Amino acid sequence: MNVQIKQLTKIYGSQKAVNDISFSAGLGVLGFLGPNGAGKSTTMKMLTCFLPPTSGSADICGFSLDKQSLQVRANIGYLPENNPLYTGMYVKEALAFVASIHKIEQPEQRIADVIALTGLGEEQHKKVGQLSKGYRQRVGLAQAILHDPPVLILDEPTSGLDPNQLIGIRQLIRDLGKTKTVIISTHIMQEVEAICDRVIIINKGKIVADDTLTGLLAAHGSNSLEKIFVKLTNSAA
Ligand SMILES: Nc1ncnc2c1ncn2[C@@H]1O[C@H](COP(=O)(O)OP(=O)(O)OP(=O)(O)O)[C@@H](O)[C@H]1O
Repeated sequence: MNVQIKQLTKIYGSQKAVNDISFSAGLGVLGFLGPNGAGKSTTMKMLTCFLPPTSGSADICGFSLDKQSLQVRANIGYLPENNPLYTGMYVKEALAFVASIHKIEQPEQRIADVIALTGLGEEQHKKVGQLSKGYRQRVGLAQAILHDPPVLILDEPTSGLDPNQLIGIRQLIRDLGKTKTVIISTHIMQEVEAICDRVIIINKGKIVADDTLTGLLAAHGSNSLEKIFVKLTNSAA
């Protein structure tokens, strides 16, 4: 399993934002769902070494979060929720900078491939700050996959994309899930149905469901993920 999380907890002041969660993830696309404030981004920040856990542990590709954070970062591609980018750089320049951080040798071909994969071709001559929101999102995704990491953590990766762009980027995420562990957070249930093999629902910092999509629908005798989400995230204390 590329991702193994044991009893991970994050407390901010007196609030348990993430409360003793454990799960493992192998190849495929895992949808990490939950209402606003459930603890999704906090979990993702801990897994990517941006935030230290209060307690608990996690291994990424066999590397420990607290003792081997450099190796953890090398094995993870992360698209954070607010997608911070170097707005003053040209698209290729920004990708070359990220490639240099990852010490990618002869990065030109990889940058060209990733530009094609994320559909940035037509906009690649612009500065990142001149791009529309959807294209900035693509740059964030391109940066996350550039070093071809085995694990991708994508926090609301399709936010801001128009319906045409959605189809392409969802297909890309699905394809990436064939050879990588992809964990995505999203509020779009249709998206989960389109791309996720497995679903974890978190509510008030606790996991309230962890199943395949078909397993979850069958267990609740429902054909609507949205209804299951509403039920599970309103009934739990
Ligand atoms: N830096 C912080 N300091 C204090 N509390 C925080 C901090 N970051 C997050 N929180 C709190 O932790 C809880 C979980 O927040 P988090 O951002 O992880 O939720 P989320 O599931 O990603 O929500 P959303 O869907 O709205 O993005 C929230 O109640 C939030 O207010």
